[in-house]
Amino acid sequence: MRRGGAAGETRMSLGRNRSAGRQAGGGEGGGGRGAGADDVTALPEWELTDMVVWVTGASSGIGEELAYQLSKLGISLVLSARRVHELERVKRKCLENGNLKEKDILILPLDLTNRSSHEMATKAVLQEFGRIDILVNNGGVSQRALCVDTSLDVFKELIELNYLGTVSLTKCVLPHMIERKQGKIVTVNSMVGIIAAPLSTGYCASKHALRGFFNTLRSELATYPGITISNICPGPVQSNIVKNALTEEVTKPTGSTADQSYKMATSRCVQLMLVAMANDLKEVWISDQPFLLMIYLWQYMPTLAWWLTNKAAKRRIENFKSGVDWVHVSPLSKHFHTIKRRSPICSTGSFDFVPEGQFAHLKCACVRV
Ligand SMILES: NC(=O)c1ccc[n+]([C@@H]2O[C@H](COP(=O)([O-])OP(=O)(O)OC[C@H]3O[C@@H](n4cnc5c(N)ncnc54)[C@H](O)[C@@H]3O)[C@@H](O)[C@H]2O)c1
Repeated sequence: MRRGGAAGETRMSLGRNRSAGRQAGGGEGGGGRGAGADDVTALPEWELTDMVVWVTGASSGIGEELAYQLSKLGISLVLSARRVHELERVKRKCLENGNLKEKDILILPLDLTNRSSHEMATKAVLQEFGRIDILVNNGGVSQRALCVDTSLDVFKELIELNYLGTVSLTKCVLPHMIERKQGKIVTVNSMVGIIAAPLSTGYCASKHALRGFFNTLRSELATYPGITISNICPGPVQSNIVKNALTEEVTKPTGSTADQSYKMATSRCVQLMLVAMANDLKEVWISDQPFLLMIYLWQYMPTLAWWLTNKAAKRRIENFKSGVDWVHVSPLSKHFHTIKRRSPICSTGSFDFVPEGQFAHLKCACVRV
């Protein structure tokens, strides 16, 4: 996070007035504040401190890193996933490296597919901390298999876990937020919640469903401007997502330890997520090129996007059958990097971050993060 300069100072004054910042974020979802660069960015260390944050899928990857970065902010943290010993490991690291005390972190084992346990889990958080300011719906599983080879149970599991599990937990937390007229519901969706990705028909469907659900929920909550909904859509990020991805059968994860060097560092993704959370951004695209460009094409030039996706899909499926997990990244991607650095692509309707280039686009307002 960079500070200093006029922009940094203006943001500091906005950030210090936390309630004003939240009101603005609630009323306009952050996006409507697009008057200029200086008044759109609130830093996580100003906006999120003192909050009670519940993170699902906190035992690995993005959720684990989120726990580490949040633990430096002085918050109360609830860590959920299925494996208690992994959560204990994450908690220990939070205590070693963060600013939290033992009493600030609650380990709450939770299986997203066990929906009948979600009400009790919500009560346990409220009993411990008295409120839930932020629910981060992060837990999820991906998929690597051709549709034609995949058992229907896999599709069912992906919907049960990624979609219904998330909806169920959100429904448990929502009445509490409505009662308080405030709260943030942050969902780690994916760029494949917007675009198509071969070998992931069930995963794509679950993430598209989540996007539709939360965009619609936001509209239902229009009378509660203090409750905000953020859809975070990352591209490829370093984590265990591919290793844990389901294949043709539910009982058969890929177990892949493939090279992840082309993916965005987990810490960078989470850093940008925190900025999105602090600013109540409705939708955030977090990705390196050329993946970010693909989201733009799907959004603004779908015919070209479909053509390119079909072309890439052939290569991707060939690679997959020969044991390579990712699509051949064209030498053109170097060119995209150059374009990105010199002239970051701008969006009018949605929010995105251009990683590496140190710019964030918040509804056309370009700010440093
Ligand atoms: N890594 C990426 O490239 C990427 C890109 C876009 C979106 N995402 C999304 O990010 C989120 C986190 O994934 P990740 O990349 O950190 O992967 P990961 O496999 O490292 O972590 C997934 C987390 O979800 C938890 N989880 C899985 N099944 C669960 C269940 N039934 N109940 C409760 N928790 C469960 C796991 O225990 C783990 O903590 C997922 O929703 C994923 O779809 C990841």
